[in-house]
Amino acid sequence: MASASADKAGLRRWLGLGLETHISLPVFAAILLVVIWVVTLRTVANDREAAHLAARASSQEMIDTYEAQVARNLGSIDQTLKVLKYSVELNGAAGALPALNRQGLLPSGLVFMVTVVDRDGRIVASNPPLGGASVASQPFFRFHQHSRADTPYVSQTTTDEANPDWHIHFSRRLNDAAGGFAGAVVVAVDPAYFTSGYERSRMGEHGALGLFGSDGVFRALRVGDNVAWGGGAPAASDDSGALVLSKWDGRRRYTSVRRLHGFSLTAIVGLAESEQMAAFEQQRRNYLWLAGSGSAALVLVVALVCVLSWQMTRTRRRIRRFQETYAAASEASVDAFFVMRSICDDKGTIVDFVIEATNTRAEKMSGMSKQELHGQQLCVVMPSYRDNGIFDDLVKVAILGGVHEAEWQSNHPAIDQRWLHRQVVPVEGGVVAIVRDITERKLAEERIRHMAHHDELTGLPNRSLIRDRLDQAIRHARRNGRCVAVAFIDLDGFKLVNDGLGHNAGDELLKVVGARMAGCMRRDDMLGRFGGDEFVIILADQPDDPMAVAPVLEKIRQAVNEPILLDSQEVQVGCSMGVVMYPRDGDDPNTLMMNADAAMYRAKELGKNAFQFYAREMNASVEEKLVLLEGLRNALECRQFSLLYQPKVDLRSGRIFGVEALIRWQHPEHGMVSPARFIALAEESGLIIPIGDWVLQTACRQARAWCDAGLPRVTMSVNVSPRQFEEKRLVERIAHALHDSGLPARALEIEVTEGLIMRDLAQSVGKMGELKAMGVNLSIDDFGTGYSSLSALKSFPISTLKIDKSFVSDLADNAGDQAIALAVISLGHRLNLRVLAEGVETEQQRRFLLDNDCDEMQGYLFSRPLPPAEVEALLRRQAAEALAGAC
Ligand SMILES: Nc1nc2c(ncn2[C@@H]2O[C@H](COP(=O)(O)O[C@H]3[C@@H](O)[C@H](n4cnc5c(=O)[nH]c(N)nc54)O[C@@H]3COP(=O)(O)O)[C@@H](O)[C@H]2O)c(=O)[nH]1
Repeated sequence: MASASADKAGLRRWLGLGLETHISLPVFAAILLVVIWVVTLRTVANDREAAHLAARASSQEMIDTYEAQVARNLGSIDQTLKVLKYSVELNGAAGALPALNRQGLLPSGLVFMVTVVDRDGRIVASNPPLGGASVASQPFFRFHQHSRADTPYVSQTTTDEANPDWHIHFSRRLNDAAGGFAGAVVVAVDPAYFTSGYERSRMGEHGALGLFGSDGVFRALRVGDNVAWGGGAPAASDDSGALVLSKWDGRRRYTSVRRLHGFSLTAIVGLAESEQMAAFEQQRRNYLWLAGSGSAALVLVVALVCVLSWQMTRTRRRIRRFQETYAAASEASVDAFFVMRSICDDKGTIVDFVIEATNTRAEKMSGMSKQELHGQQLCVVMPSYRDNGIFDDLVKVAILGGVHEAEWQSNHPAIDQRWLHRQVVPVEGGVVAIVRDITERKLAEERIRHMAHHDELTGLPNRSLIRDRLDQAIRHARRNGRCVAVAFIDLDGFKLVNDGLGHNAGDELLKVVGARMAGCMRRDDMLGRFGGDEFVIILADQPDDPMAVAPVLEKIRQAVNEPILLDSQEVQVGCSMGVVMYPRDGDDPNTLMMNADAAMYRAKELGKNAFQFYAREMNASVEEKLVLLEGLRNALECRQFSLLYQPKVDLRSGRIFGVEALIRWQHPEHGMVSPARFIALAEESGLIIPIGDWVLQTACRQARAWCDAGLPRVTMSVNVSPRQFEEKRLVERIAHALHDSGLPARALEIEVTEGLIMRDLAQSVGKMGELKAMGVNLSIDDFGTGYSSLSALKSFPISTLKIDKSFVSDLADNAGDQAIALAVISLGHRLNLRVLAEGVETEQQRRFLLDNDCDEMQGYLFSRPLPPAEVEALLRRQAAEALAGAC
């Protein structure tokens, strides 16, 4: 099947090629040329044959005429010889001529020279008179002397003593009475006498006419005006007029010969081929010239037509290829093509466009097949184009030219609501519209725009959109004399969840909280996520009364406070809100946001989970933070840090077994600054690394100093913050501090918070393992505030759990805290860990802890954090007491 269709296609291709003018015309021209030349050559051949035959006929005719003429002449000569012979026989040699003269029978001496010769060869009489010359040596004389034949003798053309002019001897023998030789009668004739019949008009310049003897020697031969003799006769043997080469001049002649009766002479007529065929040759040249010039003209015309046709074919092919390429490209294109011709009214105004060509994409876009579309009027198929400006745009392009581009959202049923892009270009008599579906791009742009202005996690407006909206709200409020409330919200306890349960839980919490806050607001209000656990609320179009926004803020606070179930764990967060009002707290977005931030910090300071309206003096705390940070940078260098040591006591024996190193900062202007204020700042700025190093080294040196002073050995506990713990060289730094101070590793304890470990459990456990391997003790600080699972806890290489002081402070009255403390104690013991309660301030707390088997305690009840000297005193006293007890 495939090969059959391929054959058909091949045949079609060849037929197509055959029909191409530049191929068929040369073929036709070649045939025509062959015909022309066959006819021409045939005609020439025919004409040649005719001319040839005519020449031969002419030659034959002329030989007839010449023969008759010569026969007459020879007859006349022979008659003269006979008369003369008779007269000699009658009157004797001397009287013969006068007797003939008297009778008027003597021929004129001008034509014939008549001579009588005796047996000795002497001329005895002649006319004109010649004297007694001897002709005995002449061939005719010898012929007659020896031959008795009574036939005339014809000599060759000759001259002799008696007659110096060239002549031919015609002679007859004279016999005596006894029949012996008695001499001869001779008639000498000018050879030209026999060629006078030469007709120039018929024989031309090179015709030949003459006589030759049986010896083959010419007696007379006239060619043109020249008469000659001697030389060999041609080989012609009949009177057929055959074409024979004349030996004397090498010309070919139509030659006829005829033997003459009674004489051993042959008449010859030759018509020169060159002359006889001249007319034919001229005609042949004419024919050939006509055929040649006709052929050349034909070839030229055909060549021209072929070149033109070839160029047209090439152009057509190019156009076809272009059309095919265009069609293929347009078919493969993602764009729809509509080729449209303008329809004009009587005045030339474009009233519509008729669709002339489309591609497959156009079918999909219009919901109509190509056949249905072709020939349709645009505004009939798409009536809405008249009203939505598209028709006007097409008309503009068709009239004014140029390229028009635009995007629009379709309402055509086949592609309803899809975004389209059109490019309209003018073409001869109409326009081409290239239409592309850009819905995906539009959606992507929308997504990108949304992503650029929205928080990826919660989908809420982001920082930049918040600022824009705030700007808008301010401008609107400025125009309408209204106010704008802005609340800066920071979640309380978020860090704990994020650190404890991991980032995924933190993300989930942010989403839930975001959704809850959004649920408390009206449509015109705006909630955005500013970053981390910070949110911003913009309440536009407010009266000049801050308290008007209080209900919605309270509603938000309560919604946020609701417990949240994360990964089967229930958590609870609060929110601290700083609220500002435009224009009273600032008249631009920056000022408003900064002041809201300050108010939020004040809310935090005042116990968190509340909202706080901005007051001018709040900005001081922000400034103070900056001042603190500046001071912190110099604090190490300026030796403004010191360490206090808070004793850790065995609950049962009351003995000090360790101390916790707690940093203090003596600020030159602000006095003693609590680590609760600057540790977070040091964390944020990265200064915690050098500060932490200093703490480690100082604490290790102090512990070693106490050892060296002979005091009872105590474990030195050092707090390590998250950033410190995550720093790559932590283990190396601790090893370095131990090595520098000479403190044994077992005398050092590192306190890490539960949240810190949970940030990256695997890495934390690995690092703790390394420290444990060095011999360093590890304890978990603030236990109970984080979210360690029991299985995770099991993998920690720790020795102590520290119950956070927030559970200890209300231990006496709060059953929940009691339950937590008891659970931690029980858990610790089950894991073979010691349990230390921190923040023990009252005897009641101590008693509860002791009664419930807690191992160790730390708190103001026993001692506040102390300078080294006071710890030393305590240790000495304890040693002394121990000694006294022992004694
Ligand atoms: N990374 C480091 N963190 C440090 C370092 N030094 C201190 N800190 C951390 O700063 C926070 C505040 O510390 P501080 O103001 O020193 O408070 C400690 C004690 O003074 C306080 N405490 C002790 N007993 C009581 C008490 O009975 N009642 C009460 N209200 N407070 C008490 O508790 C703080 C010790 O807590 P903890 O570390 O959890 O044991 C604090 O978080 C320090 O950890 C440092 O060098 N590096």
